[in-house]
Amino acid sequence: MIRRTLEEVEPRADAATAYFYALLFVQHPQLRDLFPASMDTQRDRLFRALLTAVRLSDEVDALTEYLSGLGRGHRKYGTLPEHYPAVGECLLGALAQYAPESWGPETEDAWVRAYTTISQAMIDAAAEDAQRAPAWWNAQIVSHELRTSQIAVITLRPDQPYPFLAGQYTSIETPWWPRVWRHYSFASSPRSDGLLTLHVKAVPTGWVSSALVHRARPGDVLRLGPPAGSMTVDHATESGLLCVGGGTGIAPIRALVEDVAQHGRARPVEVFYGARSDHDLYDLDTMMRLEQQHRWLSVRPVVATPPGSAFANALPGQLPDAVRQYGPWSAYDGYLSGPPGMIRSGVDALVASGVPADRIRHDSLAELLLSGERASE
Ligand SMILES: NC(=O)C1=CN([C@@H]2O[C@H](COP(=O)(O)OP(=O)(O)OC[C@H]3O[C@@H](n4cnc5c(N)ncnc54)[C@H](O)[C@@H]3O)[C@@H](O)[C@H]2O)C=CC1
Repeated sequence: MIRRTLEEVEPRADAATAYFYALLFVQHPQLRDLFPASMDTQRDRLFRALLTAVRLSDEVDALTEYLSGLGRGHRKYGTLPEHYPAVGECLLGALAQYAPESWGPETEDAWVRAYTTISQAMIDAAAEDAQRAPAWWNAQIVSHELRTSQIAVITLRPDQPYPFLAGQYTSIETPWWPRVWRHYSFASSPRSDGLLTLHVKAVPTGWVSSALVHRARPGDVLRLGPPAGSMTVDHATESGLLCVGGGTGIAPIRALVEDVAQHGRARPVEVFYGARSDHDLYDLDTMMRLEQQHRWLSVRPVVATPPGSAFANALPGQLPDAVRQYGPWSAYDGYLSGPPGMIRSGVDALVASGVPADRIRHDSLAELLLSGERASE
């Protein structure tokens, strides 16, 4: 019944979510302050979250993990348990309006039960998380380095220890765009001085990324949400790591390389680092330095734009083709980070080169599409 309702709503999901938020803000105006001034991305997030929960409904562990992450992630918005019934009531109101064919007393009952279960899982996870972690961290910018006219490497000092794993990402709110949160991957593994580094590319429509690149300065304070993401190194296996990083997607790959180095057990790590032009290979020097330090590491730049690259060893073309050319990769685990199109064709290239699909890790495509500000929207 739940699936049938969502299928009916899907073609008009934009209108249904707009209607939902209108109901919510008219009936509970005090909740408006929890949301950003512009609701565009927000609208999309709600429907995608519902679809994800429904898609995972037969996999209890994955569903619980997803909802727990969502509940923990909502703490930074100031969400409280008493907000959930108001949201549920307006959600049901919007579904009834936009799924008239499938709506009826039984469907309504199914939605009440599903929503109660979903919200309870989120409330429980948030309460548990509140025992050990703040709702958000304040982090001061301690250095801001422009690597190209559009890419900045930003180092932050959080006000409290920030536990995370190499390969994970965080969410960031800037003082210039209140309540607009965007995701950025950490560009280094956890450090003994507690500092955190991000690579940010400004894109024309990306408010947060543009502010971070062009406006932010040392001394400014950002807010960080909790760490998230499962693109982390599996230290239980001996397999090599095949890492594919496109553009600023190289950031978490660098963190993975540092993680392998710190873990002390040499495993082959093969990095393909792709960019549109030489100029965009803004972190190549660091990657090459790491390659010189570690005999188990190999770094291959891949440059899309002809004519030939100034780097003698750069491969021409797109990342997935370069990776395929050097296969087979059946003894490797795959790690992909970059634009959504690269991840999609990268997964195909890795599978075709012998990497089992269940040994390929990347961030959720839905999340990457929603928080496309990590570089391009
Ligand atoms: N954890 C992650 O997955 C992270 C992802 N990102 C994402 O990475 C992207 C970086 O953007 P830019 O620096 O502008 O990269 P870009 O658009 O310049 O792409 C870099 C390289 O990726 C490959 N590529 C791009 N699109 C492709 C496609 N459709 N098919 C095959 N290969 C393709 C090409 O080799 C290209 O040179 C953003 O979308 C950002 O959100 C950034 C940081 C972390």
